[in-house]
Amino acid sequence: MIKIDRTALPGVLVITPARHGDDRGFFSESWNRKSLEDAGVKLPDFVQDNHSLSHRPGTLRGLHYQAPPHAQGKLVRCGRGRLFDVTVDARRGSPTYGQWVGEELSFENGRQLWIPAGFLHGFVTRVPDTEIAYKCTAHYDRASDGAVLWDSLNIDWEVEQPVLSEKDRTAPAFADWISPFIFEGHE
Ligand SMILES: Cc1cn([C@H]2C[C@H](O)[C@@H](COP(=O)(O)OP(=O)(O)O[C@H]3O[C@H](C)C(=O)[C@H](O)[C@H]3O)O2)c(=O)[nH]c1=O
Repeated sequence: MIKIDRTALPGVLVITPARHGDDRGFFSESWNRKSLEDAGVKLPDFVQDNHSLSHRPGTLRGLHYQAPPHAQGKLVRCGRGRLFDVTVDARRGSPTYGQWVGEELSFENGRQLWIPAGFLHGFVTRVPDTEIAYKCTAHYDRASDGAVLWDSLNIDWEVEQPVLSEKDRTAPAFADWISPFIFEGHE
C-alpha cells in the first residue's frame, strides 16, 4: 500500500511506495498513477525523467527552478545513497512564501518528495556516489533555468562547505531575487 504524508508546505507531499521483499531483495512500483489516485493524490502528467550522480558527499545542487511557462513539478527519489532534499515555496502571495521543508530521501527509506511547480528545489548528498532520479512535468528549457543562493534562506543543510557548481556559487540571494511565480489561491 502506498503511503502519503503531508508536509508543512501545503501541496508538498512525501510519497512512500510499498516494497515487496523476498530472499532475493525487493520489488517496488516506483511510479503508479492509479495507486496515487486511489490514495487521493492526482499529479500532473510527467514528460521528462532526470537522473544525476554526485560523487562526493556534501555535493549541493540548488536551489533551482524553471520560470513559467516552463515551470516544473518534480517527483524526486534517491536511487542510490542518501540525500537531504529541500523545497521552498517561491509563489509570491502564498501564505507560506519563503518557507521550506526538507526530507531525507535514501535508497533504504524509498521515500519520494512531490514538489509542485512554483517551488525551488535543491538537495545535498550525505554519502559518496549518491544518485537522484526525478520525474518532471515540463521539459528542460535552458533559457528559463534559474538558481537562488543555497544559504540565503536559513535552511539547515547540515553541511559546512558544500561542493557547488559555479552557477550555484554565484546565484542571487533569495531576498534579492524576484520570483516569477504567483500564488493562485489554491494548494
Ligand atoms: C536540468 C538539466 C540539465 N541539463 C544539462 C545542462 C548542463 O549541461 C548539465 C548540468 O546541468 P545543471 O548543472 O543545471 O544540473 P543540476 O545542478 O543537477 O541541476 C538540477 O538540479 C536541481 C536540483 C533540479 O531540480 C533541476 O532539475 C536542475 O536544476 O545538464 C539537461 O540537459 N537537461 C536538464 O533537464
